[in-house]
Amino acid sequence: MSEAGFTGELWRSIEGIYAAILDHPFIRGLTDGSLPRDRFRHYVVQDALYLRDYARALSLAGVRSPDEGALVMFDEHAVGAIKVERSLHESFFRDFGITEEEVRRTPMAPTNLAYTSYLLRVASLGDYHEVLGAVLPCYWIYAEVGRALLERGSPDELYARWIDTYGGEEFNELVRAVLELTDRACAGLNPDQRAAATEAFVTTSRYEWMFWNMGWTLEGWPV
Ligand SMILES: Cc1ncc(C[n+]2csc(CCO)c2C)c(N)n1
Repeated sequence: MSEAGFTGELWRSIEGIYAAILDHPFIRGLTDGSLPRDRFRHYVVQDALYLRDYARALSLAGVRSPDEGALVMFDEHAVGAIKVERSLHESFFRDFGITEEEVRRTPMAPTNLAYTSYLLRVASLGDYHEVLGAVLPCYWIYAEVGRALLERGSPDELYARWIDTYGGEEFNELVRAVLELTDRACAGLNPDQRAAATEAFVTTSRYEWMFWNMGWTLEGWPV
């Protein structure tokens, strides 16, 4: 999506991770219809929990941003994460018979807790460019995966609906805005700062792979 600028450099640093995501049985199962429903259900419940913390991380990114444009954008996206994802989940929740009570009672799986704890730590204590690096894979990987899945299509109506949400042009525009902001904000960074932002970006990209793997393995707490 973006080859020049700092974000182009960031994407090149996760090419291997992105290839592993597209090749993951959870992702492959969405398009060939072989993904067992209980694994998707596990993912959807965990994602509802994830989004509540991710929205908070975006709000923190807004608070930490040096200009009003970024503040407005991240706050809008925080609200959007709650609203859009709620309605998306509401439709899947109905199909699966998941109640709000069940979501509240379900503990975050280890990977989900690690991912959201890391996001909130960086958003609270990291430098602004690290915050940008940490929140970006959530947008960007989903847009790229959504586009790739849209090309593959799905014989399963439920999975096709999920794919449409992230493969659509509306979501793409959101991602483009964040990429442009990141390129502008990171243009003057020194090598150490670039390395720190890249490390945060690679870390949450790994967590994105792990999140799908959590769904695939029905990951829970071993004791
Ligand atoms: C684990 C996980 N990672 C990314 C997304 C996608 N996503 C959630 S909120 C948001 C930005 C604002 O709407 C995006 C792109 C997800 N659902 N779950």
